[in-house]
Amino acid sequence: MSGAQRLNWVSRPATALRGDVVVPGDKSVSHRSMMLSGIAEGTSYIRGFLEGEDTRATAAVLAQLGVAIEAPSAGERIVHGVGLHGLRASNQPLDCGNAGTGMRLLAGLLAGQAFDSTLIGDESLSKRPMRRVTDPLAKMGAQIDTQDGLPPLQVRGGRKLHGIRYELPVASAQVKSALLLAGLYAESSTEVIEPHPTRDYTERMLQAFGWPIEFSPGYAKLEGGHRLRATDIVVPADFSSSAFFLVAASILPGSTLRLPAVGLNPRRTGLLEALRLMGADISIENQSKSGGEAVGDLIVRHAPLHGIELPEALVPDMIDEFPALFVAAAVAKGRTVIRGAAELRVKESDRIATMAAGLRALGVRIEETPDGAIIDGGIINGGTVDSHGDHRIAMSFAVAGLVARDAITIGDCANVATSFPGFLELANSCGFSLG
Ligand SMILES: O=C(O)C1=C[C@@H](OP(=O)(O)O)[C@@H](O)[C@H](O)C1
Ligand SMILES: C=C(OP(=O)(O)O)C(=O)O
Repeated sequence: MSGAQRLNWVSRPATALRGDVVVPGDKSVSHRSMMLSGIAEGTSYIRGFLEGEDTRATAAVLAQLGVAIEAPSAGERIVHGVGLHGLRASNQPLDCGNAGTGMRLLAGLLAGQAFDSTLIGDESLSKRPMRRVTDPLAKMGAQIDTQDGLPPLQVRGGRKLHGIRYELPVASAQVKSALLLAGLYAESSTEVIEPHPTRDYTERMLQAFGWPIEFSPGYAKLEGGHRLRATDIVVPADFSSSAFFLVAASILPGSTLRLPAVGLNPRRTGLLEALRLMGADISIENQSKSGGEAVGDLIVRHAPLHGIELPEALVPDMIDEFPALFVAAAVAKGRTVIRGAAELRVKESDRIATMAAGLRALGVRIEETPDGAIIDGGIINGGTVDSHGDHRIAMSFAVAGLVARDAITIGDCANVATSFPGFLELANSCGFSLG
């Protein structure tokens, strides 16, 4: 975010959190719903679409490429798909805003088009590595020019793509999804093997749109030459947005919160397990399936937390929840050790460095390591921290403020609107003192 838009928050100590907290729609599912319905044949109805800046940017890109999208009410979209080959060139760059997911998935989708496109992003996205998608897409026959591996991406159209078998060097749903989307346009089959299973929304949604796909945890395979048929999509509440409330109620004495109908895809719920290992009291009620996805109400009650050695196998299943986990660890009794999470260094900010700097400024003992951190829990003081324009860092320090000795001032919070519009109001409605 530019200086002109700098927005600071102050989070003050609170007494207890109570009530129902309805968090907005899942970001990953919302991005994919827009892309797939845009290139499907017929009209798709999306409910629960995240009205965040990231997902709206993706919708705007599809509109720029010729997809008619109606927005009858908040969270509702009617998408008139143009078919696999119906997108048309835009003479303007396509702005993905802050969204790594938007840019990387669109790179795959646009590699298969007959026309050229330019993908751009904001200051933070412009620093994020893109070779992880452009290298394997080049192996499929795509041509995407970068600035030394960074955005903008110049995607050259009119290339004949062919399928590849690709073993991902790092677990990444974004890379996997980019290859699968390019694979829709490729001759022969595209096969992706992951070092650890990641979220499988692209695979599930392709199947819902009628595209034949074989997939199991850590594996996906499809071939080109089929059609996507419009369908209706219900987007569940975002587990990653729920995470802030799970940690908040766990650490603040007297708290009980209910988070209704949260998406519980097992590739997203690593934090649940991590918090439970730390002693958290979180239960699930009203489990059901919605649009093929597991959903349930999360009930979280305050419980004393203790430090843990985080099992490395949980890392990909909670990759966006680390800023919140760092706060839980800072309050927990004893030491928490996090390893195998080097990916945190290439998110909207370097999340290991940003959290370590912030927690240190609040008097927490934390040691950074190349792929994680060692955190000794105890008291959090008041003070001033910088979110570096990273939404998840800003919300995590808002949670820390609940239990700090004094107010925490958090710099640069406007980016919260990328993933969680209305966070401040929702937080205050259940007992935060945030302004
Ligand atoms: O596919 C997705 O929707 C996402 C995948 C993850 O990124 P990586 O694929 O880079 O791990 C995650 O951090 C991001 O918030 C959303
Ligand atoms: C990493 C994130 O998103 P993206 O990669 O889409 O910017 C996130 O939301 O935490």
